[in-house]
Amino acid sequence: MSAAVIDAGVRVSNVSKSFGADGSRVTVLDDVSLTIGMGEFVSVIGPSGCGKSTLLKVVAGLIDADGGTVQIDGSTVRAAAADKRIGLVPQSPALLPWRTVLDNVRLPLTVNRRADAGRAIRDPKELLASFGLGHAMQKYPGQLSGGMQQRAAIARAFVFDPAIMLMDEPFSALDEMNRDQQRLGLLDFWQSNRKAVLFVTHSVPEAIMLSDRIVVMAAHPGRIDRIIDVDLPRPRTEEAYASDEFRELERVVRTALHEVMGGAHV
Ligand SMILES: Nc1ncnc2c1ncn2[C@@H]1O[C@H](COP(=O)(O)OP(=O)(O)OP(=O)(O)O)[C@@H](O)[C@H]1O
Repeated sequence: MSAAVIDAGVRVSNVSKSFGADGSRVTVLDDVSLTIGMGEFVSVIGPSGCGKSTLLKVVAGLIDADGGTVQIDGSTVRAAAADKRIGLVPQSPALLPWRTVLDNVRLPLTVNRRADAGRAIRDPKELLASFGLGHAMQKYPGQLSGGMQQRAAIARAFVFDPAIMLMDEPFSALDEMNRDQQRLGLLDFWQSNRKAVLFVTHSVPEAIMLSDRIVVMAAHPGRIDRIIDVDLPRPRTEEAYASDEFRELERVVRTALHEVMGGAHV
């Protein structure tokens, strides 16, 4: 087996990060190590302020760790980012209101003209169709519902066909029904476009439905408390919610959260 295959995916090794001036420094990530295999979906859950977004930003290369390393497919985050191998979906869709939905999804190709030379890119129209937005391509973001806007933002993140997709609570602004619909849409797309995914969420059912593994973080300092395997069969559909295995996993994850939050109700 070649080294490239062994190193495929994301490898976070002993990452630490603190914020604040000397004397009032807060350790937000304390010796965090995690791997995400190629095509593996990993969710991160934990109390507010435990460092979930900070971990995602370190993996995205948006902030530097104080210690430790992150490797993407065996290379540095900087190299992977320059090669557009990292896709990022933020909490809010951040679409440009004066551009059509199609032009928003095309935007990464326009602003990174050099990056698409010699590498696979996805057809923005096909991506939008896969996310059920084929009819909305010529509309402006303001004419779309919140869920549709977020789907457009997800489609945009797939334009460079990245090896790794980072998502920071992409559905948190949506109401529960809409949220469930978007989550099932993402699941459907991902099941036929397997990427390594790091997905931050506060929702236990969402984490279970989507993930192969759930990383439970604890706060003060932010660290990985435990990792829970989700061995529900794939492909999953909404029927999985009703299974005994799903309910048992819900109990396991809620118990873990209850413990890391020192007994608080979750
Ligand atoms: N740039 C920064 N400067 C100073 N402190 C920061 C910075 N970014 C994050 N923090 C602090 O680091 C801690 C972890 O923040 P982070 O956003 O990673 O947590 P989180 O687990 O994603 O929280 P939430 O679930 O509420 O979104 C918080 O106490 C936050 O105030």
